Amino acid sequence: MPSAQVAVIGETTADAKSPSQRSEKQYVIQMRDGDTLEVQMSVDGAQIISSLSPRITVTFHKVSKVIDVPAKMIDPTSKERFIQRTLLDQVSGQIHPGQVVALMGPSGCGKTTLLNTLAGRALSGVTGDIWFNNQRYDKAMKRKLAYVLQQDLFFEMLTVKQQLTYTALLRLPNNLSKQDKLAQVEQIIDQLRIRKCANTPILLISGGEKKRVNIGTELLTNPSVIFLDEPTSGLDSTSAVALVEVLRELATQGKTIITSIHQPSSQIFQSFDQLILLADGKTIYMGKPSNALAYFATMGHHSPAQYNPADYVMDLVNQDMNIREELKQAYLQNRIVSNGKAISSQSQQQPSSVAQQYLFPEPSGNEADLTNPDNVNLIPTKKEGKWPLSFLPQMLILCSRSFRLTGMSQLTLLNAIQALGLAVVSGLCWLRMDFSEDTLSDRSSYIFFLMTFWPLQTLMGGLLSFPFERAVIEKERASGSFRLSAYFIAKSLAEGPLKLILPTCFLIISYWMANINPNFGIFLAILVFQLVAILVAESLGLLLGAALKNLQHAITAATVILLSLMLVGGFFVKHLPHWLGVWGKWLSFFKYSYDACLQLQFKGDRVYSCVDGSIIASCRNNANGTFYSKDVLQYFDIGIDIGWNFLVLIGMFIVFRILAYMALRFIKNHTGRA
Ligand SMILES: Nc1ncnc2c1ncn2[C@@H]1O[C@H](COP(=O)(O)OP(=O)(O)OP(=O)(O)O)[C@@H](O)[C@H]1O
Repeated sequence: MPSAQVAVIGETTADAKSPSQRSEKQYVIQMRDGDTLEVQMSVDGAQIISSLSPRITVTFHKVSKVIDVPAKMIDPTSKERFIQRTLLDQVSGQIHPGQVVALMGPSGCGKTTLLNTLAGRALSGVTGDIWFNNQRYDKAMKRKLAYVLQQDLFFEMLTVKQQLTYTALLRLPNNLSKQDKLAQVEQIIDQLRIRKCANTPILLISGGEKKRVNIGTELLTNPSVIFLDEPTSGLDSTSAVALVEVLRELATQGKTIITSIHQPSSQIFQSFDQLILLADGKTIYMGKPSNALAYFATMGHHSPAQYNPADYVMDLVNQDMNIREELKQAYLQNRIVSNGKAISSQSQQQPSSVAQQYLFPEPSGNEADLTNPDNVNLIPTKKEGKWPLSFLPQMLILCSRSFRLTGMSQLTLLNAIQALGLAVVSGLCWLRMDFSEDTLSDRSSYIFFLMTFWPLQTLMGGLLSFPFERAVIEKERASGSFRLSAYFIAKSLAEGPLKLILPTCFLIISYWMANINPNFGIFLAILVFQLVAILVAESLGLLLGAALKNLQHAITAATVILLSLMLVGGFFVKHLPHWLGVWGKWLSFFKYSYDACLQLQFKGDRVYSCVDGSIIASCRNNANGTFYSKDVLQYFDIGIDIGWNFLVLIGMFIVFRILAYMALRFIKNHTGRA
């Protein structure tokens, strides 16, 4: 498919050098196959978008990272608790706007750690200096930096366009109109050449397209610096070349691009402006990719002719430890430090050896090394605020996304068949029970079934919700998209009603088929209890899912807790041992909904007929007698009345939700990796 045409109206910013020149920008109308798009960027919008991306030079000086690793992970026989491990050792460098820089090295050499550190993520144990222009990293710069993770994490049921639209609505600033945000989505779709799959669910698109959507999601905010962690992994060579071309295009717009990469083709390798080669957390080469072979040749390591230089470099560093040590030592001896002026290959100290001429100088750590090409303050003022949007709009957008996602996952044909099929089957099992003594236990078992089946089902749904969603949310939060509280409230508000639709349909069918209590008010009250029990169970599921990050642990904990709560809930065992019954049954949310619904079912003066007196004492020797439904409650061991049951359930719902939120907020990724 031909890529979109671009019609330029007025001046563009592609070659603008300063903010004042940039603000003269008119606007660019994207055109597709000869038609103008429906959504066009306004002049004001284009200016706002352009102002989001000042040119930034990234300078890092003697950056190290040391972590405490549990000693047993390294040596099972160790008596120590922790062993210190150096992941980065005094790495320095400077990357300018317009450059695409490759980070290479063997697996585990520290590429991701360096990217994370430069991007301001997982900073514990980090020492050294990092500057963006002439300012040190500050959380408030987050929105100027984009990080494209190695994994493509999305809500995969959304289409490409929906994914980009939600991100644009959430992350672009408040002063940009909705129309301009949508226009920005259109521009990114064209820029990354994903128009063809724009309306396809992400689930169905190819790996290369997914990677471009991943990059596009980060580009929406027009960031100044883009970090990419192995963007070409899993791509075929054509897609990899196309992707690197996109990076090059972005660099020509003045962005600073730093990407880790595993085994680039020769063409890709040569296209980088700078290569930083790491081994065991140390730099072993920093210079032009085209000079790398010449540099290693000065140490006697000659590449065979016709060999991909990237492959040779990787083979060299992957060889035995001794060669790696030799290369580390050689770099320490050869490295040159900037003479305090802006660093470029021309401004280095005079190389004193042949090897040195191939290296870029390291920054000296002096302020004189630092630049600020657009003379901008990268830390937003208080007025600009910490978040792109205030709480309410964040919540409404997240609500709409949750509603869409839950609708797609819950209201499926399969779920509808399951709910309606089971409603009919249970209606048939308890079909048209008459009001007599011998249906009493069937009536209570219907209520128990009602109060366990749906809560169990939703609890498991809640449990699985965070393990899958958390990674996406953590990624979005790491780029400062929204408050966790806005997400959590939105999720609760949007998902609740949708999750209650099928249980409501189930009750409508089975309740009347079973002939539970013909009073419509009672039906509504039982429905309310069923729905509240479902919400309590879902909250418990969310809590377990948020607190226990290992899914297997969470499922095991849920099974044990649920079965225990069911056993002490009053249906299976009426006479619990005193020590267990005293507190155990009061913890069971099954008990509250079951007790309340039993009371509702037998409420009033409905006349029941006696059978053999095995349950109701007044029926003994009075087979033709009758009794009132309220007499039945003496037989069941009812704890507290309906109102209190309701309040306890609401209390449990609130407590579980708050705990789930706290678990999500405070239980961090225990691997310690960003
Ligand atoms: N939290 C952590 N605990 C223990 N070890 C860690 C932790 N984070 C990173 N490491 C170790 O630090 C080293 C560098 O990891 P990093 O992910 O940066 O390597 P990498 O070069 O990106 O590797 P790859 O190319 O395989 O992705 C690895 O040996 C890794 O096992």
